Amino acid sequence: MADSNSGLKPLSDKVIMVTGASSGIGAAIATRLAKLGGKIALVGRRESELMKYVKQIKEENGIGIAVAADVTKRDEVFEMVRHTELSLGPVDILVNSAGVMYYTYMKSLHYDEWEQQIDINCKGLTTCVGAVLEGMISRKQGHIVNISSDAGKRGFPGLAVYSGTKFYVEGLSQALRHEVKEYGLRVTCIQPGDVKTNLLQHTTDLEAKKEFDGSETCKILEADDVAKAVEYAVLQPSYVGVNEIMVEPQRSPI
Ligand SMILES: NC(=O)C1=CN([C@@H]2O[C@H](COP(=O)(O)OP(=O)(O)OC[C@H]3O[C@@H](n4cnc5c(N)ncnc54)[C@H](OP(=O)(O)O)[C@@H]3O)[C@@H](O)[C@H]2O)C=CC1
Ligand SMILES: N[C@@H](C=O)C(=O)O
Repeated sequence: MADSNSGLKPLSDKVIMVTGASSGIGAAIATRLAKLGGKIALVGRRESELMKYVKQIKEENGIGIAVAADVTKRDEVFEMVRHTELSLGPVDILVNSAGVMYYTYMKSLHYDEWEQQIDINCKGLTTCVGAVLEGMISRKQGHIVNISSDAGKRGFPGLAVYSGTKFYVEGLSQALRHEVKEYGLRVTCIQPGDVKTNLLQHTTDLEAKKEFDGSETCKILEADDVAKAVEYAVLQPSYVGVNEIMVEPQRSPI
């Protein structure tokens, strides 16, 4: 980390890859960490959306590139890391924010939506971790930040498969943390409650959404509230592991 007297920003020696950066929480994390000097690779499938945030970062004199990739495709994930490392340097921090959520009753049997959540939230995240792990271990430094959910700590009715995917993220992160501690790597899980983003837009089981979605009953979080938690985790000195941060609307704790 740059010291406060050097004039450098605190993340100016860091290359940071943020998946899910074309929208919501990922976009807020990318723009916040860019202001702290991080060189950001913004990843998502919609390049035009990524470019809006790259433009914003550049207008604020930051460094950002758009890397179009689908995290469910292993070849695209490897290429996204290769391209980032050629353009910006080795990845120091990976933030896994790409994800989808569908409210649905299990009895509605929305197999395609179940599979998409598992493919993106579990398999996609795992592939992204795999793609940077070898490099981080060989350099003996790195930080993986997984955007989990409070649904990774408690099963939410109407979100059974989604909750399952986030319990997976928690389990993987906990085990990985032990495996990589001897190499100096850190693994953080951020567990947000409801945040104002596009996440809810994809739900098709409107009966389940009506019954279980409580996001209109109180003031929910802004994406930047979650980005601030990520900032806290990545700015700690290397001997400090911020393993979990749960950040929820004050009126709806789990
Ligand atoms: N909003 C909330 O209340 C909460 C959200 N979370 C978690 O935060 C994360 C971000 O969600 P949020 O910002 O709210 O939702 P958004 O819908 O705003 O953002 C989702 C992001 O994921 C990306 N994405 C989806 N599928 C893929 C894919 N196959 N490959 C690459 N990128 C993909 C999208 O990009 P593109 O479409 O361009 O590919 C988009 O950038 C998720 O993991 C979610 O589970 C956790 C707790 C609460
Ligand atoms: N707050 C969570 C579930 O309701 C989430 O959106 O991940």
